[in-house]
Amino acid sequence: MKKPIRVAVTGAAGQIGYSLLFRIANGDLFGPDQPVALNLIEIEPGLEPLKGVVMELEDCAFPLLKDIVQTSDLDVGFKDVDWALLVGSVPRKAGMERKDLLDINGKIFTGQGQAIDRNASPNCRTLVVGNPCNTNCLIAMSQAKRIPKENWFAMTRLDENRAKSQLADKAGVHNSDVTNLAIWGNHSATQYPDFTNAKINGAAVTDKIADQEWLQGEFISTVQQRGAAIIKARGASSAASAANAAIDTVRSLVTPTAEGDWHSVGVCSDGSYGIPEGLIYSFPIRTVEDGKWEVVQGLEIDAFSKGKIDATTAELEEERDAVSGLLG
Ligand SMILES: NC(=O)c1ccc[n+]([C@@H]2O[C@H](COP(=O)([O-])OP(=O)(O)OC[C@H]3O[C@@H](n4cnc5c(N)ncnc54)[C@H](O)[C@@H]3O)[C@@H](O)[C@H]2O)c1
Ligand SMILES: O=C(O)C[C@H](O)C(=O)O
Repeated sequence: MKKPIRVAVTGAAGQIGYSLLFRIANGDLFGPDQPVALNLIEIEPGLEPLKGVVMELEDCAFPLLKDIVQTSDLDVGFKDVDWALLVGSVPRKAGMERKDLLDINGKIFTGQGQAIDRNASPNCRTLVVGNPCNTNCLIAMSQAKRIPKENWFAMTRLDENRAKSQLADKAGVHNSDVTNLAIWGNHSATQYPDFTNAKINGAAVTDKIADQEWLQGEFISTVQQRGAAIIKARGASSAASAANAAIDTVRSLVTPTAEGDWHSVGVCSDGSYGIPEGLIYSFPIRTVEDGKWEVVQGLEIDAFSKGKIDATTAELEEERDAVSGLLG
């Protein structure tokens, strides 16, 4: 019998947690032959609702779920974990930008980074979902010097999935026909969903969608503003689609990427494409094997793309400077 993979989830009693936990317990991250254990972390007021979520997990009788820990103690919560999914934090309300949450949420990630450093398995991988996720990931990573920098990720997969759906809808194809869609930069209104290198059924998107004005305008702004549009319509931020994107991200990081394709996730920049080293930046990423990934090199960045990439880089530099007091 395989040893369970231990996954910590913060904010486990929240909206995203409610969609995420059941899918992890069902085997959606690591497949049908891999047992899992869940370390569920909440702040004190979240522990009572968390009890109810755990009762429901028990009532599912998931064959792969071998252990559940419920705690508000970070040292208990991150003990020996192989993956940490940092969701717990405050979502924005209508009218806010995600970076307006830095003051409220940023400090959560100093303590969590330190607790991961003290307790997690030496090769623990962390995916930050809580917003603003790139800079929160930077904060946590900076506090956890024992854990390799390659093991820190911020979620931009929801943006990739959104962009693929928009392109598929415009071209009248299925979303699975859209590949090679990179999100560059920040999970924010400056992110750049790169249609210039994306493909539809193997052909350039620009060969399939002739409307350049739409690609350069409405397409990009729809993806950039999709989170805000959902908050406006639902009265709460995206949850099931965010949980789904977290599952997609982890699966894409533990499974070799299909030949010629790539996926989007924020990683610690190594200077590729002139992006300042050390920023948590979304790039086109190829997973070589479980635990080994690389930034796709040599993509053509035209003048239009360069302008967009520069804008999101500048925003991430501003965010980094704003949290300098939280960096270890
Ligand atoms: N990166 C993305 O694509 C993406 C997508 C959707 C949402 N988000 C972000 O995810 C976060 C969570 O969203 P949600 O809808 O689940 O919010 P929510 O308010 O429903 O749940 C958040 C949970 O986190 C808990 N929490 C707060 N501080 C905590 C801490 N210090 N430690 C542990 N738990 C803590 C709360 O008690 C709550 O149960 C928000 O910041 C939201 O903006 C990111
Ligand atoms: O937009 C938000 O604040 C939530 C999330 O980041 C999203 O993209 O849906």
